[in-house]
Amino acid sequence: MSKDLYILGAGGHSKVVIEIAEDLGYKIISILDDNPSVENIFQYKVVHSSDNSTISENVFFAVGNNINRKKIASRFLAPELNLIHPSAVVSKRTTFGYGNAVMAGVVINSSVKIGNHCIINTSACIDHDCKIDDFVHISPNASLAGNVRVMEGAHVGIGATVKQDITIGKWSVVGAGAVVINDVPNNAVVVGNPARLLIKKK
Ligand SMILES: CC(=O)SCCNC(=O)CCNC(=O)[C@H](O)C(C)(C)COP(=O)(O)OP(=O)(O)OC[C@H]1O[C@@H](n2cnc3c(N)ncnc32)[C@H](O)[C@@H]1OP(=O)(O)O
Repeated sequence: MSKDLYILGAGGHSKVVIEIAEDLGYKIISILDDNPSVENIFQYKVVHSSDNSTISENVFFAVGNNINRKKIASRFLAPELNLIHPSAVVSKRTTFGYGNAVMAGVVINSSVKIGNHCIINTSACIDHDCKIDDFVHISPNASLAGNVRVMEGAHVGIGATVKQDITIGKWSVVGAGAVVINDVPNNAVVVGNPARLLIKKK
């Protein structure tokens, strides 16, 4: 029996999330987004209302930006639901909170802990004992070695590599293709190989 689901967010990330939900047998009722310029995604109508009263609690936050995803999570109730693509290889000893999207081809090895509302994007690789806090985005083809900590709201860019035992600070960004061999402080942007500080936000 299919289960009803609303998708909150009508951008590119939402398209990928919708397809995972379809593959998992969910029945998508509608897409919710305040942006009036998007009327449909695929065959689904976009409802331009942020009124929580019209939707059930079966809503998944498909918003790519970590800060915006956190803002939305403070306004809507979310079910204890994770959307994990059937092709992802996830260790039986991985633990998840809720609201996480795990895309095609992801590998998550033993004893990883993943919080809430994270995006583990296409073909990312998260090795043993990593800890991924809430609202994190691990981009496509990024690789985390063992025992990496990624703190709240951080974004690991596409194709980045993070050495074992490293901590990526809160709301920091690891640039596309970076190779991180030292801890990254909170609110920083690092780029390059080896990764160097580009910006330190206050
Ligand atoms: C399915 C999906 O699409 S998921 C999304 C995947 N996307 C990503 O992973 C993107 C990650 N973002 C990046 O890599 C960005 O370039 C950032 C966040 C690191 C920097 O962005 P901005 O702050 O806008 O920096 P900006 O583009 O102005 O560049 C500033 C400088 O850093 C350099 N730079 C920017 N990004 C990188 C990078 N990834 N690697 C090396 N150098 C970089 C630029 O060349 C520039 O150098 P210069 O001052 O010598 O000219």
